[in-house]
Amino acid sequence: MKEHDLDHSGEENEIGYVKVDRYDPLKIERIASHYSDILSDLGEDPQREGLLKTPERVAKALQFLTHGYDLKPEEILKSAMFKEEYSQMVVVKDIEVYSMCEHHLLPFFGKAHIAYIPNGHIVGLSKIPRVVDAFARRLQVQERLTNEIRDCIQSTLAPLGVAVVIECKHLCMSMRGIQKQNSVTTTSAFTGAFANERTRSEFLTLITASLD
Ligand SMILES: Nc1nc2c(ncn2[C@@H]2O[C@H](COP(=O)(O)OP(=O)(O)OP(=O)(O)O)[C@@H](O)[C@H]2O)c(=O)[nH]1
Ligand SMILES: [Zn+2]
Repeated sequence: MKEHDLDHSGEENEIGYVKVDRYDPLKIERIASHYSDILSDLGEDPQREGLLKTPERVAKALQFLTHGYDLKPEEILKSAMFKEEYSQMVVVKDIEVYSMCEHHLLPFFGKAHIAYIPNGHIVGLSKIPRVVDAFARRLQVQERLTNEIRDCIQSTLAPLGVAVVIECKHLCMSMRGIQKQNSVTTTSAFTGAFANERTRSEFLTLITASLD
């Protein structure tokens, strides 16, 4: 994330797809004050040296971890769509995902693999991970995250098909609760041409293939 994407000005940034209003000092102060109470409720002393700035740090961290609410994923894609007669599958794989489980406010993280088959337009490659981030940096469940990415690419780029596979570890399942350290959750969502078994299978082969 570049500095200008999260400035404090409240203005849209230079490419116009980020409307920032979350690094608002009043909000930081309010969230921080809640965290000061939470620290006390946890039996800690919010006045001890190591914790003095913790409520504010947590407030800022949370705002960063949810800054996707300020992003407009459709605009991100629209900002770099190009006419091109390329009609093979385009796959961007191993995109890091960091999101927050909406049930426990704990992280889930892993990788997203995305493909589309152009229908007259391609999109700037970096915009695909940007769309992933725009939806991931919110309170999420993995299934909704998967569908939102699929729907955004399908409705904005209008390709012949979109495929999204996401594989994540959920800290709410490893650090607490059922405490399964190695379980990975895989979700997928497809449109159009990916209903075809051969197309889907080409995608799955490409995302498991290694360049090494
Ligand atoms: N489907 C889905 N479930 C999720 C996701 N993230 C967390 N969960 C689950 O949300 C569920 C919430 O269930 P509850 O029984 O209300 O919460 P809980 O008592 O904390 O459940 P445990 O985690 O089983 O201790 C849990 O089963 C979590 O594993 C997600 O992305 N998708
Ligand atoms: Zn959870």
